[in-house]
Amino acid sequence: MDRARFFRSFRFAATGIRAAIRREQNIRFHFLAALAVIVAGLLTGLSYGEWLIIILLIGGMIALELVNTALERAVDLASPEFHPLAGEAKDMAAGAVLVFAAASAIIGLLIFLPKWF
Ligand SMILES: Nc1ncnc2c1ncn2[C@@H]1O[C@H](COP(=O)(O)OP(=O)(O)OP(=O)(O)O)[C@@H](O)[C@H]1O
Repeated sequence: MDRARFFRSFRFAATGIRAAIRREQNIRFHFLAALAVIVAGLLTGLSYGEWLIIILLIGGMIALELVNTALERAVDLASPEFHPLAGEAKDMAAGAVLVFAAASAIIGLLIFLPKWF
């Protein structure tokens, strides 16, 4: 693979992440929540396996929120007018974020609560 092309795609990805952080409050919230979880993990003391799970959940959550934001943008571009399918597409993407967030919260509680109480 062309090396310049490979690094250019990294730059595009970084630009996308920066744009999302600048424009989307939800993404900023996820980064702040991730920071809070990492600090809590450091103060609590997690095992190697627990850190792997936490990193996977944080990465998955932020990645999913980025995909949701991208889908919102694409829907707005394709269907600026009201359309039931456009609404469903956005609602389903938001549902995917909610499912992963709920699962992450439950796993987080299962990891942290036994260490605190
Ligand atoms: N083009 C559309 N056609 C039909 N329904 C829509 C459309 N755009 C948005 N909606 C409905 O409004 C909801 C909120 O849309 P959207 O997430 O774009 O707005 P928002 O709350 O301002 O989001 P954000 O603040 O993240 O930009 C969607 O989940 C969907 O139900």
